[in-house]
Amino acid sequence: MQDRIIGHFGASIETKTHAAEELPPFIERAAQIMVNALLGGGKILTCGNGGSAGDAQHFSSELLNRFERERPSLPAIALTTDSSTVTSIANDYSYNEIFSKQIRALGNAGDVLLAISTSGNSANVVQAIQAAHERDMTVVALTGKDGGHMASLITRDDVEVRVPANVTARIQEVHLLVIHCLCDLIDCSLFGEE
Ligand SMILES: O=C(CO)[C@@H](O)[C@H](O)[C@H](O)[C@H](O)COP(=O)(O)O
Ligand SMILES: [Zn+2]
Repeated sequence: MQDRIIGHFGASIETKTHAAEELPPFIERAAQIMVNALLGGGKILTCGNGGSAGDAQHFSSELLNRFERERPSLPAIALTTDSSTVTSIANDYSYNEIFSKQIRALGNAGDVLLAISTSGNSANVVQAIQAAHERDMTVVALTGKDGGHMASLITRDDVEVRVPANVTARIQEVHLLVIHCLCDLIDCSLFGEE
């Protein structure tokens, strides 16, 4: 069993090493998009399924509350958390619309959608990106594998941060690191380097 544990650690380290070689320019661009939106009075909406729902909430709470330093609250909404809304949309319409319907109500031009999917193929996240574009929002997509359907929806104003890996758990582990990089870059850009 300890060999399995050491194997997981080794695979995670290897994925992160590979990601560190490829992802910095994309993460920098994602942070710039978010900083521009926040400076312009916009907010960040987040979504994803399963572990990625947790990641979406992790990021929004770090904006709303704090990351590593004292600073004013920043505007973000996780679209995964209102169980009455999510269950009623899934029940009355379809699970694929649980995020897109909220975006049509809450999203404004200048806001950002943080869309998280390891496969890039979750239909509700794909529809969220389509709804965000209809609302003139910019999209930051965290993906993996081959980017899936989400990759084909990314415009030149958007950015896709695609983890170079095929195992869902490894991709999620890098997504969390990317989220913490984004929090750090946002804090440094808005409130100065520490
Ligand atoms: O956390 C895990 C697996 O590590 C799962 O809960 C996983 O997030 C779920 O199977 C998701 O539905 C996968 O969706 P996606 O990443 O392909 O969009
Ligand atoms: Zn997981």
